[in-house]
Amino acid sequence: MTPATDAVQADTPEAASSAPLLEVRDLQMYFPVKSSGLIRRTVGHVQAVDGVSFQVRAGDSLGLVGESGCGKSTTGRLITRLEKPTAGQINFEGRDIANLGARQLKPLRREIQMIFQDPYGSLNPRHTVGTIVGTPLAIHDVVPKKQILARVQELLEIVGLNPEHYNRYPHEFSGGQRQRIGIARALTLQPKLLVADEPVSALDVSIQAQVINLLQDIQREFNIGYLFVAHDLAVVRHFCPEIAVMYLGKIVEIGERDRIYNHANHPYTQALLSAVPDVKQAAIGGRRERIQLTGDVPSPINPPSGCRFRTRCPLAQDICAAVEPPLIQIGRKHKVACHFAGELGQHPAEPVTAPLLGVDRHGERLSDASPDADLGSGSGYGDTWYDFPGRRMVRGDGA
Ligand SMILES: Nc1ncnc2c1ncn2[C@@H]1O[C@H](COP(=O)(O)OP(=O)(O)OP(=O)(O)O)[C@@H](O)[C@H]1O
Repeated sequence: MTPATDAVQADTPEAASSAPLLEVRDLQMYFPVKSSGLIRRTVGHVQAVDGVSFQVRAGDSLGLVGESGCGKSTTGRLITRLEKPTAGQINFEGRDIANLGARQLKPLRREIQMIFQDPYGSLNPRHTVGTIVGTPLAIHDVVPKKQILARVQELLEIVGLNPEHYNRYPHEFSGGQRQRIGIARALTLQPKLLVADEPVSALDVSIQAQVINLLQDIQREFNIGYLFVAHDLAVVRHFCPEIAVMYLGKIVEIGERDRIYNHANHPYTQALLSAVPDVKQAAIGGRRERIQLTGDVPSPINPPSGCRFRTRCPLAQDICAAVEPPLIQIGRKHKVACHFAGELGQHPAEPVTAPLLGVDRHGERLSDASPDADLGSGSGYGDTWYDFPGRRMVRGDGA
């Protein structure tokens, strides 16, 4: 296998587009695990988020998907700075907010808001809707006290609730309406970025579409950037032009919606997709074959060596235990972290990453090899990438 080096410029308007609203680089969150007993020593770490990088542009949406426990919510909580990361950068409008203290964070709380999964649990049942939505306005001194009610009513109207219901309590609303209250509260301070953590999974399917449409309308009207956390690929499909798939604390595949849904290269993404009902295929009487993943998700306290997915991967070989696959750009807006990256049914027999990493097919370092230093593992997309025509690793202009 000969790695070619002819780099090709993407030459698209996007390549030269503006700076991202949010840029996350090598984000890491290790929660300490303490021993029991009197002296509680740290005996290990839950590697909840481990080296995650991505970008969100103003008015754009990135969907973050993966099974329960893969670190999606923790990523959202780090970005909203409800938690402080162990390492990494969270650049919001060009400024790293990863290590800011409470006082420095206060003005930022206006700009980055979160919508939670459980619309009831996240609203104080003893407070009226007026208080719930209006309190941030008072705390941040956004409008004079006398105007708070009018602003609350305006917000209730924006989210499709009756403005006259400001005096009611959360339990007097349905699940969908309560989520609208949560959205109104998140909008109160006119944020630039909304982290929506499974915002519709607790709702009836019939209501889900309404809330998604509302989030979309609001995005268009206020040009808000979204990080949309969901555990399955069906929900984010209609909402997010870009999707990142996480497994055990790492992004294993990220790319434009079409690349992820129609040209997924990672076996984990392919397995998740096989569980998503496919309308087109159903229309022609076919069904996507379901890929069953064997075994459980391993513990993030002691994740597998090399590729974290290898213990459940149907493609795994020696190299997967020996070397961690880097997140490599394989298309204009598409990256994947797999030694055997390829579309479903077309995975190569030899590890496509080996020549780039300077290792043999078992992952043993080759003394005379010159590994490629630039594997495009930054937060965005480069204007060159790797293509695999005929399973050869070349840098090229494949779509
Ligand atoms: N405060 C904490 N202390 C210790 N471990 C934690 C803490 N918060 C999360 N974790 C662990 O970090 C890992 C990632 O959790 P996280 O909630 O981010 O995953 P998730 O993908 O959002 O899952 P879910 O969809 O179930 O919320 C899990 O193993 C979880 O148990």
